[in-house]
Amino acid sequence: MITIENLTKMYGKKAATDDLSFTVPAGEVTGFLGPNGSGKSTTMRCIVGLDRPTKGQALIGGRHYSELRSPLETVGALLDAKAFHPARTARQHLTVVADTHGFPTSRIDEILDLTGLSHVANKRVKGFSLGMGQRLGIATAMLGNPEYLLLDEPVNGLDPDGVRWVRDLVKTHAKKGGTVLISSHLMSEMAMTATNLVVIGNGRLIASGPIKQFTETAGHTTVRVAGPDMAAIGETLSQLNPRLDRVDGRDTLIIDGVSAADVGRALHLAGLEIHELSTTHSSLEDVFMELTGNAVEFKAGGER
Ligand SMILES: Nc1ncnc2c1ncn2[C@@H]1O[C@H](COP(=O)(O)OP(=O)(O)OP(=O)(O)O)[C@@H](O)[C@H]1O
Repeated sequence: MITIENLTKMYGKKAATDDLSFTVPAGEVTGFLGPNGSGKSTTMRCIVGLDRPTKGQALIGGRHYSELRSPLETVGALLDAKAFHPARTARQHLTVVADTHGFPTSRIDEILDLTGLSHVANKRVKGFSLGMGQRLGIATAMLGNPEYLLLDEPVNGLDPDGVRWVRDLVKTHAKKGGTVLISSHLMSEMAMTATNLVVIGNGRLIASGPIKQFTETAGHTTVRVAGPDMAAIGETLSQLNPRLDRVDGRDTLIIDGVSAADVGRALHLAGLEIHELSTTHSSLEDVFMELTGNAVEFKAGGER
């Protein structure tokens, strides 16, 4: 488990994170979400000791990064996908890291293969595309076979095949008991990858918990109902919920804040025939916008 405790990081007078506390459980992929500049990278840098918290702490399995005996065998981080020596090949880059940390040479071929980089292993990094750079960053993070993975925008620049590959990779890692913290601006991707979420804004915690809690609660669910006698259906359902108000065309009703079970029961008791009864959950993007609406640092038109 990663534990963030009252983490505050000041850059001059600006608080990049502000008394931030949350946990990242083992065996899950935790999506780390927040608008631009909300403090995600700063938090990740504090976890791996690249930034020193002004107050509070970040612990990995109960220990500070600096206390880990073999850090790269415990935590793998992708924080800046371009942080490679441009004149080195992918293999040379991984060899330098493996040699400095005492990892066996055999692990280099293994990881090149795992990250789909075998065919460009001897190519200089300066000729790499953004996606290849991301793959090399992930390869570096995974070289020590760590239990904890911190990936900042890992799918940035990847093609659809690469995006799916990252998704499978982190899910497999979590399934084996690993701990994954992953940030992304692609909400649809996050919805398919993460099982747990941490949402921050302006350096503060907005919400955290299982992803289902965000999208499948009553407030984020709508029920759609249709039948031959819409007037009678509308009449019956208006008694059930005064918030019944949205009509999609003349043939369908969309109802907020009640379950499909309640709607079905009420219509059954009223003896009404129905042709459609379905539940739609809000998209993660809708929920994200709703949660972070007031915490957006940069808005179009210079609005703050
Ligand atoms: N080294 C630094 N010096 C000064 N300010 C910084 C530094 N690093 C980050 N900040 C500021 O701290 C705040 C949080 O930045 P951070 O990069 O952690 O956010 P983020 O959530 O990762 O953003 P993004 O989604 O755009 O990558 C921002 O206002 C940023 O400008």
